[in-house]
Amino acid sequence: MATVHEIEHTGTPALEARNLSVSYGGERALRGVSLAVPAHRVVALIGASGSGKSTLLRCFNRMNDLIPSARIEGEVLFRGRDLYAPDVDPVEVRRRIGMVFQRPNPFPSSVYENAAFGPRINGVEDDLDAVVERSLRQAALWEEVRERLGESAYKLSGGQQQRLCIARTLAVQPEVVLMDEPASALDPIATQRIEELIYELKRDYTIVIVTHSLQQAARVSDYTAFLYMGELVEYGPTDHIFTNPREERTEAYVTGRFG
Ligand SMILES: Nc1ncnc2c1ncn2[C@@H]1O[C@H](COP(=O)(O)OP(=O)(O)OP(=O)(O)O)[C@@H](O)[C@H]1O
Repeated sequence: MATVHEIEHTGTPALEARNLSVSYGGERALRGVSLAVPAHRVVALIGASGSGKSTLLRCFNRMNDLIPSARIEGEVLFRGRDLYAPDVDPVEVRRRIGMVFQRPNPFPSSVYENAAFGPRINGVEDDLDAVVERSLRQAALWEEVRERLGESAYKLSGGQQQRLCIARTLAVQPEVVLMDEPASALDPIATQRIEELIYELKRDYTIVIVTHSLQQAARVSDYTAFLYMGELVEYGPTDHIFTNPREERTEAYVTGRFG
């Protein structure tokens, strides 16, 4: 299995799981996963349904804290610091490590208020218009909504709503964006826009994306992790994983022989 040493060295990883295991009510969902996410890179998590991709993603911003039956062993480091240390505030963790979900879930308010929500609760009032514009621009949505900022977010298309959710996440200036199948509810054109956006965003952010689409993983990610029944089978540069995997199980999955 690839370790942190086989991933390019760009200083302290943005995120790192060390011997991470998770169980839900005694059922193991992740077993001893170790994986480092370099800063300003896109890491894709692939694997069959139930292999633990979302569980791993949720460990990266302590979303599993919200699931009462979840138990976590091992370590998760954010820029080298233990994310689960007693003095770490999970709310601050989720600001710095944002998350975008499978289905667009804008708030029932205007486009503007969706993008302004996070900054407002963080006490930003003065430059709010500029913050909203910046995050909508970063999410490649500004040109489409600049005349519609007061309209309900629900009037946007599904793809626009998902970019609005990305803008809402970016508005609080996170360092990492976690994406759980962010395009699976979208049509091919909206999907392509999200993929282009991911490519743009890695200049400023570190991204971890769960995807069922192997083509998507191959298109957007620098590194790919293949999980199988809660274990990390193989992790490495995406082109190696897809063209020259070391493990037979990886090869079987990426060539569609099982899945
Ligand atoms: N909230 C939960 N409570 C109990 N068990 C859970 C919970 N979430 C996940 N699991 C279990 O943990 C295992 C891993 O699930 P997880 O959702 O992480 O896999 P996944 O690879 O993301 O799957 P999918 O591709 O279907 O989303 C599965 O057996 C699942 O049933």
